[in-house]
Amino acid sequence: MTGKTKRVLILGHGAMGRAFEALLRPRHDIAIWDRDLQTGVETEPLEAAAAGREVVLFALPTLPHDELAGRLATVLDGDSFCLSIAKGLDAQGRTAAQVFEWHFGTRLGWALLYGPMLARELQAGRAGFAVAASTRTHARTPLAALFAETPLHCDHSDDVHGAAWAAVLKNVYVPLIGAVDALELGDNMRGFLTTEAVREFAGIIRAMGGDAETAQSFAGLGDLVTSATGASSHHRRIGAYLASGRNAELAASGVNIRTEGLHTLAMVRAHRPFAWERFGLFALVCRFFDDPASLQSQLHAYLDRRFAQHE
Ligand SMILES: NC(=O)c1ccc[n+]([C@@H]2O[C@H](COP(=O)([O-])OP(=O)(O)OC[C@H]3O[C@@H](n4cnc5c(N)ncnc54)[C@H](O)[C@@H]3O)[C@@H](O)[C@H]2O)c1
Repeated sequence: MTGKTKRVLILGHGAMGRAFEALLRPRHDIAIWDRDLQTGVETEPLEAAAAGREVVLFALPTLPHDELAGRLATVLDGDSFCLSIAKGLDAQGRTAAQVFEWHFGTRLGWALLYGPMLARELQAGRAGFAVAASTRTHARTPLAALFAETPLHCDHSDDVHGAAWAAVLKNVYVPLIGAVDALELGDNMRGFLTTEAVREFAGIIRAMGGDAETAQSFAGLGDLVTSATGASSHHRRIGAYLASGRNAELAASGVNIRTEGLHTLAMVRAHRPFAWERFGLFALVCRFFDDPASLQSQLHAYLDRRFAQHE
């Protein structure tokens, strides 16, 4: 992948697909591929759409990554580069990084892009910030070239698994912050839980073979604070509605309760990529979704356990 203008294929034309189209179209040759989710009909066969494309950007959920990466692995050549911004887990409990590693290994270039980069802000030309994580250090040049002269600012990292798990975990903890804010438990409590969440990110990332420091990066702390404090955050609103028993409002809001955060909890419980019971706040969020009314008593129990260690 050389030269300034890249031939880019964007997979998915939802919020992020459109945002990246707006971001990249001024400098690059952009094509779009998507699928009608009702009929399964593709805009054109993926294999044909990918022909001659230097960059393939996965701007869709993690669930279809396995199928799409498997198809692309047979048609892309070694100079091509796949990039994902998907934050959930797939049906086998894998991150986008694990799916790419499985299908592309060292044969194709691949990277993950995570951090405060809300679609509507990118679409409006406002700044975004991300960790571009790739196992190949020589991937940094083409990644930097892709986003040069755009308002998306990237740090580079080789911690693909740390960045992917940080991004996945963010959507687990944000509903909790939304919930404690809805219950008006205070700014102090929000600050405490945010700190605790980042501490757990580090432990889980380490358990998954990543670098604990990635918890503090744009993919971890940066994205967590952005979603936990952003008024429009989908995951924050779900937590708020559930904690305050506004189930009818939740149903009427159009907010999809089957979000990536909830799906992640289900996949982690089903596939046990790490011993989730060892992470007290993660276990608390699981119980909160099982029984939202129990949140306050669970928080008391968490604080008792947490600070008993120091007394
Ligand atoms: N919206 C944001 O601000 C934002 C920011 C950063 C990362 N992300 C992540 O980006 C990913 C996509 O989010 P979005 O907001 O663009 O979602 P979206 O719902 O707006 O769009 C999803 C797109 O994926 C396509 N798609 C879904 N399932 C598919 C399948 N099985 N096969 C083929 N295509 C499929 C849909 O047709 C649609 O074009 C998510 O993992 C999300 O966490 C979103």
